[in-house]
Amino acid sequence: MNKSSELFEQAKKHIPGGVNSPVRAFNGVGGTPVFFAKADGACVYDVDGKEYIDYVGSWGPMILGHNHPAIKTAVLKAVENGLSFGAPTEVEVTMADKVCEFLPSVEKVRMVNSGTEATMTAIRLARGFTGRDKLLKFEGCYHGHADSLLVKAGSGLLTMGVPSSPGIPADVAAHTLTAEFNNLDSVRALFEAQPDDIACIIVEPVAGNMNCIPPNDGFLQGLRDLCDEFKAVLIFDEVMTGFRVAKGSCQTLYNVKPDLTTLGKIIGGGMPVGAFGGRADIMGHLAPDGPVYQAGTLSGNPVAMAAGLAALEQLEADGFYQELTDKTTYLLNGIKAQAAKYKVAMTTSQVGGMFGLFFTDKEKVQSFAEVMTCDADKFKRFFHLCLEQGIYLAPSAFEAGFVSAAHSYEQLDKTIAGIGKALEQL
Ligand SMILES: Cc1ncc(COP(=O)(O)O)c(C=O)c1O
Ligand SMILES: N[C@H](C=O)CCC(=O)O
Repeated sequence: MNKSSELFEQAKKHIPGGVNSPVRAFNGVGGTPVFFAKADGACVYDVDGKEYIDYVGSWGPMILGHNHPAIKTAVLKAVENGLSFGAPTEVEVTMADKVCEFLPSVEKVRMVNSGTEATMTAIRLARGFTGRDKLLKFEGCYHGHADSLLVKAGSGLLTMGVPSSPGIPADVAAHTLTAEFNNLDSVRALFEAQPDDIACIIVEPVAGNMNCIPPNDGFLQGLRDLCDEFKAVLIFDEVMTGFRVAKGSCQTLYNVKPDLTTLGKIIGGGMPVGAFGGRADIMGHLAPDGPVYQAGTLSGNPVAMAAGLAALEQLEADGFYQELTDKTTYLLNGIKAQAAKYKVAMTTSQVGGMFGLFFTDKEKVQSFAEVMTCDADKFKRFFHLCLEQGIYLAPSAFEAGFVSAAHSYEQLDKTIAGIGKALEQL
């Protein structure tokens, strides 16, 4: 037994499933989870001292790599002044200005502590603003674990094979309508069946919780048009894609303006942060300006804000996103060449520094139904072979992968070679 397995046994005694978030338990790939002791740059190190090149990046936040000096310095400086005040601070104001500068659709923004809080509140706000109850989401998209969003959801729910969670009252779930990602007809049909009832559409503009599926041409604009036609609020859940695919996120990359945007991950620089923002008239309905209530003891925490702000400042460097995109393309081209060499049916997807790997002979995977036709068993074997090669991928076939600015071409070459060995043994 290595130290990770020992710790997992010990963890199961007092932590449900031995983990504090389900996908970490490795149920999606079998075996026992790796426990990490430290991380630096593009690498994570387990408690037994093994080094892995990391493509999880703490599920997205680590776009600069682990332990980035600018973030570390900002956090240490903030800690000197106290951990939390529960009162307004200057750094929150700077953060709000920065978010509005990066995201042209965001006129006002409220900081929270997680992506879940951000999406949960954005939906409450959309309901309060429109006076309607129903929300429309897409099968296989994940927006955190608020009750009304755990319906046909992706990520850990797909990994566990329970796309809708027990514990949610049927009359709550009844307000959640689900459509097919990349299928505008399925959205129109729901609007036409109940034209005055749908408060909002919430969508991952690039779906990253059923592997990685970019939107087809016109899909996001089509959602914008349908929301305008039926007077519903369009929410882009950019918790994963926010500052990941471009400085201006999906909304600038695809040139579609949502009414509200939810953020998380990168905006906290590795600390627990989320945010939601958008049109000033909608945000004006939020307490204390308006009646829609939301609050948080640690919201806008000064240490978390300092970390997030330091991260966002790094993203302003000239050529940052081009370089990240180029590295990701290089990695995927290398992987595809290895798959061809070893005659493994595999396809990839990419948007900026975000990517997907699919075991399928399809050229492109565009929908939840197509994701479900991919070979999940092959992924499980592949995952463990990669782990042996010192490559840490997400322990599930339903998660996107992430490249960071800290990944060197030497590390990418090492990854390509390691993946080649894994594919050869598959
Ligand atoms: C697109 C998306 N929305 C919302 C969430 C929820 O964020 P959190 O895990 O910070 O609650 C996640 C990730 O978990 C996500 O990927
Ligand atoms: N897919 C999830 C977030 O993006 C993974 C994080 C988790 O569930 O622990």
